[in-house]
Amino acid sequence: MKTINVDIKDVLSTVSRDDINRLEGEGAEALDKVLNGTGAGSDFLGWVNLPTETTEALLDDIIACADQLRATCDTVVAIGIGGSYLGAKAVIEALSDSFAAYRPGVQGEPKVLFAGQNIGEDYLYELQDYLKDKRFGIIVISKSGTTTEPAIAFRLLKEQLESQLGIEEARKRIVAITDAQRGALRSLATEEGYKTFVIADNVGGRFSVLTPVGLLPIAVVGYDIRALIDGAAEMEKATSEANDQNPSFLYACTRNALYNAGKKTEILVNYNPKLHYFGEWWKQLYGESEGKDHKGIFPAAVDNSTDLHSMGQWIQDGERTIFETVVSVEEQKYDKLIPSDEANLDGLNYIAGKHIDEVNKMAELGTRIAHVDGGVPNILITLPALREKYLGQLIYFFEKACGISGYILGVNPFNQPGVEDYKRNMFALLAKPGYEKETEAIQARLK
Ligand SMILES: O=P(O)(O)OC[C@H]1O[C@](O)(CO)[C@@H](O)[C@@H]1O
Repeated sequence: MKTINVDIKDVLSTVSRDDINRLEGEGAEALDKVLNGTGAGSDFLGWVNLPTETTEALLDDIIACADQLRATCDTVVAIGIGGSYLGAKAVIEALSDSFAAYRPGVQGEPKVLFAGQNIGEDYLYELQDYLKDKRFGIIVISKSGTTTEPAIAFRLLKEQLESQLGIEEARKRIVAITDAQRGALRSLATEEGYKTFVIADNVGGRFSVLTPVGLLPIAVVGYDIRALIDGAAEMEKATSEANDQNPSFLYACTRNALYNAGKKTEILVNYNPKLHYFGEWWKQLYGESEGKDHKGIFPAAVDNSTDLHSMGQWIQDGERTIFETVVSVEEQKYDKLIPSDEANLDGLNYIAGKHIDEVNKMAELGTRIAHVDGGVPNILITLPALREKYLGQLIYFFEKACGISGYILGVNPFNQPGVEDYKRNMFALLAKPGYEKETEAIQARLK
């Protein structure tokens, strides 16, 4: 079975095997909390057995719904923010042609666009303008059903779809994914009679990519969600014991040893532009899970070799408080060789006949050596290829490691109390009903 691999040898000049091994006791307790629900936030462990417990019936239902949207729409807008957006975006980007957005739409292969992940007036204006002559559908995703950004986008696009198609037809092209009972989106979906999928209470947004939240948009583009779940199920099985053969356990113990050694920022590094959004998904997963009680590794991400020409200087030579986790993709989908040129005016003939990826891999290896020599420890994660199964493995690997790592750190990895503060201020500033006292207080501060 081909699988992802974690290699920690390039951290050992910063932390020793003993430093890592010393965390294995805490790591074993942390894994036990994740597996047996004995730690803080244990109401949110529904993701742990999700891959092996996902039913064929649910996958059939998601695929049937996706097929329905594929048959009736040339564009599907997935509305959501944070965990209700980033997982689907990450997987779709990883699997898609880099220029898919610029290719003409093909019947039965709708383009999936995203909205509700920002409050950009121009973004929404331009999206609506683009959709004017499109046969579009909507997947609206919000676990709480009350998040402002997706609610605004949905209000606009629902109105547009209804005016383009009529209310009855529009209802057939809207799918809502939300809580089983609670929230404004659940009430609205019931009232309008939309097709719905449920986000289980015990699965937090940032752990929800392997639920309909991620699976439906991914299936709409035509990717194999069964293979994604199969890969995750393989990793679920491979991460159940507290030893170094468990890649999540190894990664969680290693990154905590590095944190204890003063490495406060982790940079997720890719050498494949298709993994940009995987970095964004990972940042939410680790940032919301670990950044609390004034602790936690700061999760950052770079896309190399692009960012070697911008952030590379800082990483090589700046403050030595960082480490890197490199996600390296072994096999590429296509072959492309560097041509020979008789005049050789650009001096590139020394690499003529080589695969582009061979050059990329040397950039990767050269950078890893330089960064390790420069005092930046590296964890190396190898992914056999950008395919559904391996992405499923990678997703689950990071989720399991995140639960273990958060418990080793000593925080509740499954809440996010800090994100409420900006919302309270925003609601106060917008004079939302129910926030009268906060409105008064914040206005007084601004005088
Ligand atoms: O799915 P919802 O409830 O709209 O939440 C979206 C995102 O907002 C947050 O709750 C933060 O505000 C994230 O944890 C979550 O992924």
